[in-house]
Amino acid sequence: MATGTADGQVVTPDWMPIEPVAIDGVRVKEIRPVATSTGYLTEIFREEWELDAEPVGQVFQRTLYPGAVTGWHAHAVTTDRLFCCVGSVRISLFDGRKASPTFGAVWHKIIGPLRPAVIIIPPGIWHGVVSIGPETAVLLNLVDKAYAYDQPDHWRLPPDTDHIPYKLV
Ligand SMILES: Cc1cn([C@H]2C[C@H](O)[C@@H](COP(=O)(O)OP(=O)(O)O[C@H]3O[C@@H](C)C(=O)[C@@H](O)[C@H]3O)O2)c(=O)[nH]c1=O
Repeated sequence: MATGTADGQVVTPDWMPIEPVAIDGVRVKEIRPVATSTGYLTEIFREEWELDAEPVGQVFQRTLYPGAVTGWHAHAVTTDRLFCCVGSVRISLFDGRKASPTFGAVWHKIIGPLRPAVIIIPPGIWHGVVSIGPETAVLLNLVDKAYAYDQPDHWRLPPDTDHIPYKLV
């Protein structure tokens, strides 16, 4: 073709992404649901997966209406572990850690029941979530440290901030 850009390979023959996770310390566990005659069972987290060395201190759900955006978020000491139970969400990450070998990197992954995965987001990595499906998304966060009501470990930037080279909106 004289014009346009040719597609390169993006998935392996067993449908795994070619590109490695672009941000140091971020882990992704792709999970395969088990079909039964009455529905599906999808594991969400196992300590033995050794995705990180932290405990699970709390689990909460965050629902996002279709098209809703939450972010940018960052935590100083808390590890987030995100899993989408319902709907479809695009998780966007930005490595804001100046000492990181991937400082400045942006990376995205779409997850949900059709592509179950748990994404481990270490402290210092900015993250945002967009609900891209036609239904309200349900996102679980299995954090290693429980939310401190009196002094949340939570920093924010607007979804369209110029401090991050990707805009969530
Ligand atoms: C995290 C948390 C929040 N809250 C309250 C605080 C606030 O009034 C309301 C909404 O919480 P947030 O403002 O933190 O929600 P949100 O801004 O959507 O952030 C949450 O979304 C996901 C995607 C993340 O990455 C986390 O950082 C998590 O904090 O719920 C609790 O009562 N318990 C909790 O454990």
